[in-house]
Amino acid sequence: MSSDHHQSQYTGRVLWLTGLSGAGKSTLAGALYQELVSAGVRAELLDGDGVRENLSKGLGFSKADRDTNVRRIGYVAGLLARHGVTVLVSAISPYAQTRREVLSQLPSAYEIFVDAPLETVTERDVKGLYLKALAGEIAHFTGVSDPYEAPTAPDLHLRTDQLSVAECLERLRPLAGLREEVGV
Ligand SMILES: Nc1ncnc2c1ncn2[C@@H]1O[C@H](COP(=O)(O)OS(=O)(=O)O)[C@@H](OP(=O)(O)O)[C@H]1O
Ligand SMILES: Nc1ncnc2c1ncn2[C@@H]1O[C@H](COP(=O)(O)OP(=O)(O)O)[C@@H](O)[C@H]1O
Repeated sequence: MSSDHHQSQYTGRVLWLTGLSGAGKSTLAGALYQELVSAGVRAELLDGDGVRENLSKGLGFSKADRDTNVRRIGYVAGLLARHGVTVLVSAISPYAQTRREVLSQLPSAYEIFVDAPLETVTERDVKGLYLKALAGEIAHFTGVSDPYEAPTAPDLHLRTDQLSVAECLERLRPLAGLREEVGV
């Protein structure tokens, strides 16, 4: 969101990865987190699954619950960023208006669209959930029976069906404040 690349040394960046289940958010955020830690950068990873087990335990997948989840993540990301931590968020965060609202309140946030077509994520079916969702066994499953509002002007658009993990990381590094050759 922010175009300010010369931010205060005290304010951490927030890289917000949004996209369908199985698009590659956790894979990319996890790998980038490792690179940041190796480079000595103070970083935190707010991953959909971990957040839902702890910060958002008990929330479901209605629009209201997803929005609450996304707002909570944004709140924690803001607290961390205020203390100079680079924050990687990995959450479907399907609603454009809520993403906009949350990201606009963060001092230096980047919206990253982790994008693969439904066909690809269904083939990957990392957790076996698409099979169940397509069989009608999971109600309100994002992309199948629940909306995903794709970013219209993301700071970075990664087609994970066309790019390798390594190619995606190359594009992510500058946004995370890492030199492009780190980790290559
Ligand atoms: N109905 C429904 N729709 C989408 N996803 C579902 C659903 N039920 C469970 N799951 C699992 O929950 C993970 C998504 O949680 P998030 O917190 O990222 O979602 S959201 O941002 O609040 O919309 C998501 O994990 P990821 O695959 O990591 O995205 C799924 O494993
Ligand atoms: N360019 C890529 N970026 C990220 N993941 C990729 C890419 N290409 C293939 N994959 C694979 O896609 C899957 C993505 O799963 P995951 O990271 O759990 O998605 P999400 O967190 O969005 O639900 C992994 O099995 C990963 O190895």
